[in-house]
Amino acid sequence: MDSRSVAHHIEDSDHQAMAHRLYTLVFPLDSDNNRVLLGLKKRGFGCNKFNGFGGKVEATETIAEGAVRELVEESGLVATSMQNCGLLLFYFENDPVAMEVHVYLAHTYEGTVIESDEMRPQWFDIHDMPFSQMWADDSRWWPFVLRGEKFVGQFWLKADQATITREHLYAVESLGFV
Ligand SMILES: CNc1ncnc2c1ncn2[C@@H]1O[C@H](COP(=O)(O)OP(=O)(O)OP(=O)(O)O)[C@@H](O)[C@H]1O
Repeated sequence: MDSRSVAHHIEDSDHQAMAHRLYTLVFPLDSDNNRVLLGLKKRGFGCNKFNGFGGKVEATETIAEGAVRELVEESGLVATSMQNCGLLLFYFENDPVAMEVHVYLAHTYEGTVIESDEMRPQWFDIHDMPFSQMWADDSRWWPFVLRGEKFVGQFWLKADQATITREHLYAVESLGFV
């Protein structure tokens, strides 16, 4: 078990024992214009979906360091302030390893948005997200972001990666255990 995993803080004994692989997911916000930067994934897992920027946390870095690194690799932006806003746990049918995704909002950043091999960035109105081209869970928890609430979400998905068979989503006062 990765010592950085926070899964043991989630009260769900069935799944606490599972191995969790750590990921980050960062959403750069342009608050003045009510916009968020998403990227169209050009290859690999989640190909052709819009999402925030992120990926696997490497063994040598903290989760927050991984978030900053993936953001710059995939969008060109260097985050100068980030806020941890959510924790997502994904359990795919027939996969013994759960995905543990640490979600961040980047309120300030430097640099210029660039397209990478992996992502094509595009700004969207925060109230008009392209949910039909995003992961099925995104439309469930994005309202928490809009309300400024921190959240924990557990989603069980079929092997088709599209069908949610069970979910447990709730607001939390703090993600201080992260
Ligand atoms: C199931 N519902 C989901 N809803 C919202 N976001 C999801 C997600 N499932 C995966 N994600 C995100 O997708 C990225 C995958 O990262 P992924 O490309 O696999 O990682 P990384 O860039 O390290 O991979 P390479 O091995 O270098 O290609 C990563 O941000 C992860 O949080």
